[in-house]
Amino acid sequence: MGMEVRIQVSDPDSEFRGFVVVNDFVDGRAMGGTRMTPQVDLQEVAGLAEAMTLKLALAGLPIGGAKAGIVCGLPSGPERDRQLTAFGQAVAPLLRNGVYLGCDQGISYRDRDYFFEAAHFDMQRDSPVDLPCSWSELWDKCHEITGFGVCEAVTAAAEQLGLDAVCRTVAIQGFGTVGRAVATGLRGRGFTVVAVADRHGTIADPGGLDVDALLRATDEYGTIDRGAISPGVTCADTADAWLDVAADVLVLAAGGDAITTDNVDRVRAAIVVEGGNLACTPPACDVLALRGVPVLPGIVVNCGGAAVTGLLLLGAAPVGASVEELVDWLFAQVGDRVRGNITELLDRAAVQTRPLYRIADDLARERLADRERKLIPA
Ligand SMILES: NC(=O)c1ccc[n+]([C@@H]2O[C@H](COP(=O)([O-])OP(=O)(O)OC[C@H]3O[C@@H](n4cnc5c(N)ncnc54)[C@H](O)[C@@H]3O)[C@@H](O)[C@H]2O)c1
Repeated sequence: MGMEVRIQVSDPDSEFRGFVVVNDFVDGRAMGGTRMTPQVDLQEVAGLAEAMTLKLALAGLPIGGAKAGIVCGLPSGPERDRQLTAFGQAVAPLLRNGVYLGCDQGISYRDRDYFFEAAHFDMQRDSPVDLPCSWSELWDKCHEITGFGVCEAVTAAAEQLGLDAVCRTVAIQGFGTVGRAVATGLRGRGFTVVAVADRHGTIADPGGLDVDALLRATDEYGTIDRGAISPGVTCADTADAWLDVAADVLVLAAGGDAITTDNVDRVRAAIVVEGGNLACTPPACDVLALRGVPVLPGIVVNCGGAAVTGLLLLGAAPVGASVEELVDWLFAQVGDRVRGNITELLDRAAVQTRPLYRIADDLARERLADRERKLIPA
């Protein structure tokens, strides 16, 4: 990996405080999401940027990893928009010079468009790629892509581990962009969604939740309106009640460090999946590995959103495809890449007694080293 760039930005007028970390540049390019939470700090953003470099390497995309953070817990409204404007102005030179910053936890598609506008950044003009539609239309059509990749990983892993017949129920922590797509995707693959959690608590029904009703009751930031929940469904407002739900698969699709050594003993699932980034701390993964519970690493499973933008920026998409053909191609690419990596990861795990996150890290670094060898002429 090359030199890391860490930037702190602030604006006293809007009380804006944020960070951008570019972990690596490849051919002058880097990319990653923007996280907006009250707790985000430089250390967290740096860890996420490094994970992004590894994720892109695993996905076979020669682009460096980056990440941004905005320290903010404001609800939607003019004050929050002022922070997005300040962020857009601060990162404008990066956006226009090869560092793509997109959505992540707390940043919706609308927020991304908002800070792009503040940066006077226009994907069409500033990252010219021959598309059959606008970038916004394409992203809209691919809004479930990260969740789709997570679902592909779950089914591929369950099959390879011989758990497909017993893994039928799922609990999902986080009901945002990723969590909602995982809920619909796994339901479509025959799973029963028995619990979903947002920042206000856990909604559970051992007989299976009505996913469509939950989707209708959820806003763009993944907050579920409790008033719209059917009677008979349990709503727990304790922070981590999702951990106590009996489910075969637990998908973590909220923030980082959701499972730590403090709560790992409560995990009941046969497979844990990092739908979000760095959702299970390494020591907690070690404990689960000793118990024989695989934790599918985020850098392997949640590359979908990054892959869509990355493949297009790299000009890898088929020329002359219609919008529908392009969207189908992008989903197929993500599915193939995620399933291929899960197979390789679990093949290696079958002959190594190491937790999956360590094997995935090795695999990503091998791919980075291979790429560097190819870039340097012999
Ligand atoms: N959006 C993407 O395409 C994408 C891609 C790769 C990785 N990720 C990662 O996936 C995770 C989720 O991203 P997202 O885009 O869905 O975020 P989001 O902001 O759309 O949704 C986050 C969800 O998590 C819930 N949440 C927050 N804190 C919680 C807590 N303590 N307990 C339970 N639920 C909580 C929120 O209420 C919301 O439902 C993040 O870690 C993000 O970095 C997202």
